[in-house]
Amino acid sequence: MSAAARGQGQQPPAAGPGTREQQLPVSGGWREGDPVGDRLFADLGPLALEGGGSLPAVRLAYETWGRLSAARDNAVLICHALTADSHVVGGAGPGHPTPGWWSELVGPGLAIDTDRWFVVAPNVLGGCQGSTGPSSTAPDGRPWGSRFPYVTIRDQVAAEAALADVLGVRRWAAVVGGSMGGMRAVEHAVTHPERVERLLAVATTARATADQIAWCAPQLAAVRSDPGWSGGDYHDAAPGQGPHRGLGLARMVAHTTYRSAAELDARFGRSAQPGEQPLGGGGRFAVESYLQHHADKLVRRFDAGSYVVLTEAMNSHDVGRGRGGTQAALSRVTARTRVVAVDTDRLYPVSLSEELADGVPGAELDVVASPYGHDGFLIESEAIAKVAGELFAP
Ligand SMILES: CC(=O)SCCNC(=O)CCNC(=O)[C@H](O)C(C)(C)COP(=O)(O)OP(=O)(O)OC[C@H]1O[C@@H](n2cnc3c(N)ncnc32)[C@H](O)[C@@H]1OP(=O)(O)O
Ligand SMILES: N[C@@H](CCO)C(=O)O
Repeated sequence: MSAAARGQGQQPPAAGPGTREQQLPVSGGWREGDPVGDRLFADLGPLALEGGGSLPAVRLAYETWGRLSAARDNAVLICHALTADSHVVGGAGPGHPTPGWWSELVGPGLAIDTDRWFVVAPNVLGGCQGSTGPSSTAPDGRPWGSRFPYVTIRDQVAAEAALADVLGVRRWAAVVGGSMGGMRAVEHAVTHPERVERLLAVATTARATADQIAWCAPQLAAVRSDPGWSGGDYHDAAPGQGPHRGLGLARMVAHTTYRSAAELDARFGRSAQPGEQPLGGGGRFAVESYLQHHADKLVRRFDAGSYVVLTEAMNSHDVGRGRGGTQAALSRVTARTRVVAVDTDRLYPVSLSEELADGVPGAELDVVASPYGHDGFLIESEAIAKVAGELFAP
C-alpha cells in the first residue's frame, strides 16, 4: 500500500501524552473483572525459571480460531510481538484494546486458513492481557509488581509448551511469530524440534544484539526514572499516578526504531505540527507530535511493569546460550522454515535474518521491500501472506 493511501496528511489529534492524565488508568492492560472478550484461560501450575526461582502458578490467556482435528495435527501457534496480544484476528471491542494485528493473514480462506488450521494465540507470560505478569495478583492477594521475577524468552516458551500439553497438541503444525514473537517461535523450534513441523519467523533474530539491547536501555531507564514507577510497586496507586510519562518516553524511542528514517522524512520532513511553531515558538514538529500520539495510545492500554519485564526478556534472547552458540543451536531445527525480513528494518536488520536462515537447515529467506522499517511486519501483510501461503500449502 502506498504511503498516500496509508494516511499521509491525516488530521492529527491535538493532545500529547499526559494532557488527559486524570483519565489514565494506573496500569494499562486487561485486569481481572474486565470483559474477557474472546479470551480463554489455561492454569498451568508452577513454572521453574531459567534464571532461578519459580512462579508458583502460571496462567496463560489465549484465543483460538478454527477447530482442532481429531488427530490433533493441525494446530498453529502464533506468537505476538512486544505490545500486541492474543487478538490476532477480529475488531477492537470489549476486552480487546486493539483490532486484530494480522487479520489480513489469518482467517477463513486466508494464508493461514482457519477452515483448515486450528490457530492458537497466547498472551505472553509477563504481559498484561490476562496472562501472569507484574500487574496480576500474587498468591498473597497483592499485585506482583516489583516482586515479579525476571523471565526469559525460554521461560515464555516453556509456558507455551505447557499450554500445548493442556490443549493436547503434541506437535505444532506450525509456529509463527514476528519481532518478539519471532524470538519465541525460533526458540520453540530450537528447544522442541520434534514439536514444530513448520516455522515462520518474521522480522526477528536468533539473538538480541548489542544494538537492540542498547535501544532498550533508554526505554528501561525512562520507565524506571518516572517517580510514578515507585520501584515497580505502583499498581495500587490512584488513577493517573502510574509511570505513564516514562512508558510514553520509552514508546517514543521504540517507535522511532520501528519506522525507517527515510519514511519519517518523506512523510513528515521538517513540517510543523499544524497550528504549532517549533522554531522558537515552543511548538512541535509534526514527527514529534506523531511519536507523542503513539506514546499516548500505548500508556492507555499497556502496563509499564509488563513493558519492563518483556523488554528484559527480549534482551535475554539468545538461542545459542548453553548450546554451543547460535549456529549450533539453529542446526537442531527440523521444521520446514521460512524467514522473512523487511529491507528497511533498522532494528532487526536483514543480516540477522540471514544469520537465522543460514543456521536453520533448509531454511529459505524472503526479503520484503517496504518503506516502513520494522513495522513492515505488521503492515506488509500481502507479502507476508504470500510466504505463509507457500509454507502452509498442502
Ligand atoms: C504488534 C502490535 O503491537 S499490534 C497492536 C497494535 N499495534 C500497535 O499499537 C503498535 C504501534 N503502532 C504501530 O506500530 C503502527 O501504528 C501500526 C504498525 C499498527 C500501523 O502503522 P501505520 O498504519 O503506518 O500507522 P501510523 O504509524 O501511521 O500511525 C497512525 C496514527 O498516527 C496518527 N498521526 C499521524 N500523524 C500524526 C501527527 N502529526 N501527530 C499526531 N498523530 C499523528 C494518526 O492520526 C493515526 O492515529 P490512530 O492510529 O490513533 O488512528
Ligand atoms: N509495534 C510492535 C513493534 C515491536 O515489534 C509492538 O509494539 O509490538
